[in-house]
Amino acid sequence: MTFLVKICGLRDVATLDAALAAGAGMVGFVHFARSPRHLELADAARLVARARARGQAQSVVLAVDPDDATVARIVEEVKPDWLQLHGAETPERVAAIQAAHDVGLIKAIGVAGPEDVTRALTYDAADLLLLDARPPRDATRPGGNGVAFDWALAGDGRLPPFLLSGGLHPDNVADAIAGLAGQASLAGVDVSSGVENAPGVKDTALVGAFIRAAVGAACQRPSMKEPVA
Ligand SMILES: O=C(O)c1ccccc1N[C@@H]1O[C@H](COP(=O)(O)O)[C@@H](O)[C@H]1O
Repeated sequence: MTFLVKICGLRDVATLDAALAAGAGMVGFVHFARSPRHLELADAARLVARARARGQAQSVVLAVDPDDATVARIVEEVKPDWLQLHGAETPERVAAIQAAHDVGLIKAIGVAGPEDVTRALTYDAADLLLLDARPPRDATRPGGNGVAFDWALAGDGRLPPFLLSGGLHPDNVADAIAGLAGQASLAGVDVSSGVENAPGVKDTALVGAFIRAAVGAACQRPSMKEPVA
């Protein structure tokens, strides 16, 4: 089993190349107009193609409650390995997208309490879950807020494979991974704000530090024979 380190919200070639050079196993591109990381689909397509040409990282396009036409454009024009659904998509909506398209589906779940973890269990059609903090009341977007949740909630042994996300950064990611040492379903970690020096502006030194810290902690996991970022 590999351990995934996902760097999300990349917006240009320089930061994509830096994330790949540092060993990212997943690279994410945001298509959500209210985000400082927003990319038009043509720009996302160029970056997805560049990542694929390197052959090392899986690519993810993040969308929030996309309609059918937007999902189709993402799948057919951008061609990512994964579509991350980061809105209020229901289990039925995720199942419908799964039935209609040949793309891996990540469903993001905002977590504030154990009831949210129980809700996550209803998303059978998702190939991978992503646990993020529930956004603060005054937030203008459902994720990418740099806010953490109580990681112990992710220790619920019923969870299928998931990425841990929300408020991670180079100085806390090792603790987050170590705290879930007994959780075999932890498939990797995901970061956006924690490797930026301003909203939407990635800091390549922080990207490298995050990946090193995550891979180092993943190496200590009992289930890891061959950790890969
Ligand atoms: O990054 C955004 O702007 C964004 C917008 C809408 C939904 C999700 C978004 N980001 C994702 O949220 C998680 C956690 O991010 P952070 O590390 O706490 O900033 C991650 O998957 C981001 O890509």
